[in-house]
Amino acid sequence: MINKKQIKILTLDDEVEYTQTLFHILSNSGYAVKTSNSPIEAFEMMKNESFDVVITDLMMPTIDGIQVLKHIKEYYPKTQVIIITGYGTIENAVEAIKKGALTYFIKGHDPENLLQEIENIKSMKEEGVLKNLDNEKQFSEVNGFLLETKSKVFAKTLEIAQKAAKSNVNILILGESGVGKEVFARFIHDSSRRSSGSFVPINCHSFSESLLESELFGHEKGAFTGAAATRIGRFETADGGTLFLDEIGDTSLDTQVKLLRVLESKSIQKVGSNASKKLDFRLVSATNQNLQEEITLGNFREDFFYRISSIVIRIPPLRARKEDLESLIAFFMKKAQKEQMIKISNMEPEVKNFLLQYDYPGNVRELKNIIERLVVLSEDGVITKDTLPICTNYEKKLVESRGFEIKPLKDIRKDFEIEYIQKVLHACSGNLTEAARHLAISRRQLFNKVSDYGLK
Ligand SMILES: Nc1ncnc2c1ncn2[C@@H]1O[C@H](COP(=O)(O)OP(=O)(O)OP(=O)(O)O)[C@@H](O)[C@H]1O
Repeated sequence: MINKKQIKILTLDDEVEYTQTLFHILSNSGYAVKTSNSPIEAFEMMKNESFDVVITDLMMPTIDGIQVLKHIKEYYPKTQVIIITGYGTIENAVEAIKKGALTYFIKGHDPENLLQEIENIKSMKEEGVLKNLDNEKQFSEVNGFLLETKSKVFAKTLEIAQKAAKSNVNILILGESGVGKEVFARFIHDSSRRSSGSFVPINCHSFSESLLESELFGHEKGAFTGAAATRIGRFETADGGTLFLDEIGDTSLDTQVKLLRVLESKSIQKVGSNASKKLDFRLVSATNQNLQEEITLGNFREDFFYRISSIVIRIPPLRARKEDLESLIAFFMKKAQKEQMIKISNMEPEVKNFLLQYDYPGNVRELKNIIERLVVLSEDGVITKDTLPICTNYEKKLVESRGFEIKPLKDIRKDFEIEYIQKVLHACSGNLTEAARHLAISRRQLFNKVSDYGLK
């Protein structure tokens, strides 16, 4: 049974009072309601939050209700639209229904009718009548991330993560930068018994040693200059949930000792306090460093390493799961279009080839960034190959990732010829006659090539 609070409604009208009236009617009936007085603002809100219903006025100055409806049907097909109209514009409202609005409501009529429509949407959702629309979503997203895979190695990694999530042990996630270590940490939290608690991420690299400790442990008022008030640390915020320490390889040996003590005693003392507090959190850490090597170099404590790594999850780089590129490209394309409010109708084949061939040293993050830029640079809904160099330095990257440059055969022949003639000339101490004899061409022909190619 869905409760009314789970039905999220956005009301949009350029008349502030009318949105307020609707806000009171709907929120007093128990629904979760937000309001907006401009379509642009409403579009921004929809990017960050999904709504079950948008109730929009038909007549608005710059962007009218029909345009709002079109936008919603294109980018948020799951959202139902109810059109608000005055008597004079009922015909337009009927037109809106033909274009996909669920129904219309006439201003000034008994709000009970509107509430009944929303109640209908709630029941449709309960009965799964709207499920087909839900299924229009192409991807099985987990909290906005794409975790479906065709890659055996990635599927295995996900399986380990899921199993590890069910346990209560500390987990260490390894992998190159941008592979999705934080995405995995969140996935583990969401799949665990702790999912109703907080997921608290902290990047150890972003803080100096003393700031990191104060950030993690919190401090008492007056514990040090500037500590004007008592502050709760991240350990405490993560109580009952998951603490994610990113770039754990960047913590100092001193901090490692303090963290180890917390993990062993399962309690903390705020900076400036003698009282200790028992805590219950799971630690997920991540790094792109080779911690074994850091242990050998004396930069990482072995006892700490064993404490944080009861289970180690290694996320493969993107180049090791190229079978997922197609769906990741489509996923980020869809996301970028929604975020940039740009509709892409075509992508030139060269762009697609590049996206499928490139090796992505920056992993998923790099793929996501490239696609965002391609969408922004598109012209009239088309992503052309001209935009690739601007956004990726693409020829160079392609050559680097492939290990060689693809050129027309005649250019390759020429490159080879230049290199070879140079070698032969060198071997013959620059004597043209002798070199020509070895190359089985006339002295005249060799002379022409030397001057054409600018050889000495
Ligand atoms: N499976 C995925 N689905 C959608 N987006 C993803 C996925 N994996 C990674 N990303 C995106 O790629 C970017 C990098 O991911 P994340 O920060 O988790 O990587 P990381 O390995 O922790 O990187 P770093 O080592 O730099 O901290 C983020 O913007 C994230 O949203």
